[in-house]
Amino acid sequence: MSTVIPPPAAATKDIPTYHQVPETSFDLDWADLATLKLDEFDQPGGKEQLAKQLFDAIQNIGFFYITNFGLSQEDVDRQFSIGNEIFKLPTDEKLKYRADLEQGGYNGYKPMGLREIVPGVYDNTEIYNIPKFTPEYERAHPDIVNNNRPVIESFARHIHDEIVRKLLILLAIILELPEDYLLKVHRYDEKSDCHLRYMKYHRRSDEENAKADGVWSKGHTDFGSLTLLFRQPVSALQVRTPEGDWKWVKPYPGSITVNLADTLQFITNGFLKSSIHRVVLPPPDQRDVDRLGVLYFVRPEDNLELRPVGSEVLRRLGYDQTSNNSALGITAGDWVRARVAKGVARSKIGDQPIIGGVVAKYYD
Ligand SMILES: O=C(O)CCC(=O)C(=O)O
Ligand SMILES: [Fe+2]
Repeated sequence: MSTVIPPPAAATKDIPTYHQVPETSFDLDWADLATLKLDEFDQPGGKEQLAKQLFDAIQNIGFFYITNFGLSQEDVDRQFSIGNEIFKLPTDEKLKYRADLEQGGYNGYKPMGLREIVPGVYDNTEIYNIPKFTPEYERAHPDIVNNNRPVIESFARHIHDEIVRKLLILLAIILELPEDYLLKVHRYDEKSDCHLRYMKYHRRSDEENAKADGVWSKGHTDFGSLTLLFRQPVSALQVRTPEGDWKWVKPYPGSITVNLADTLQFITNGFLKSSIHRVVLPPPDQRDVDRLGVLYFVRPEDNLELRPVGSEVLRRLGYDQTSNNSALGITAGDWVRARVAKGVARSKIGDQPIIGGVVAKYYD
């Protein structure tokens, strides 16, 4: 399906152009991640080649980059400007759209400071989540969102129709399942908590950074199927290697960072790994800026039971035993909502019971 991007003049109403901050000049301990050029997908043999590349890439860390995904930097920056404007609104105005987090609802506004990171230090993150553009998810939004709805909707639909579709096909090929196997449980018109997210991490004082040991968001896995993180020039995201080391994720121009999340791990008995990541204090030359992000969270349809798929690959590679943290009998919708509700005020590390005795782990 093709996406119509409105012409720039009509696209972003009354919003200043967004300029990305320069990258850090520090040579950090960067993670070595594979890059998939998504435009190869439609070339002869392209998707098989990409699936092979992805198979190798996800053996250790469920993180990789994609490029050539059909959105220009201008399209992406327009979303950064919309996010920027939303967070500039007065708190009272933003709170009119507060998400029902305590009940596991994540659409709308999450104010900063709900979650205690270490005793006395609270999170510095504001979030505005926009659900799928289907009638059942219609909800009130600030004018900045309403006035720019066409450009937000076409951006979100391009992600779903062109980017997520290809990634789900590649994963089905890896699992030697019919190519549309995962697409059938990720239909746009069905209920699921997929959302486009604007996110802002506010800079912290030295004192707070010292107290929280530089951790802004504890090591965690994401809840759904895939997370797409548009290029975020302020370095702060780290991934955890199987050896337990933290490596920085470099913001390559024109890339999206993608990570696999919980539900894929459940339905593959742990073969596809829900990757552990955290957000920390940026390097010294980027510490004085607030860190703005644009992300897309992909979640399976609410009523998908998280039962492992019957895949020859899992049998061959020894992932055919139900793992001891299996989510049999739990649906994707229940899992996601329970994780949101349990995550609102969490501050502990280690195993956290989520639902039906199944745990999620948090790391320092
Ligand atoms: O801001 C980032 O780089 C990552 C955010 C994240 O991990 C999340 O929101 O789940
Ligand atoms: Fe995350």
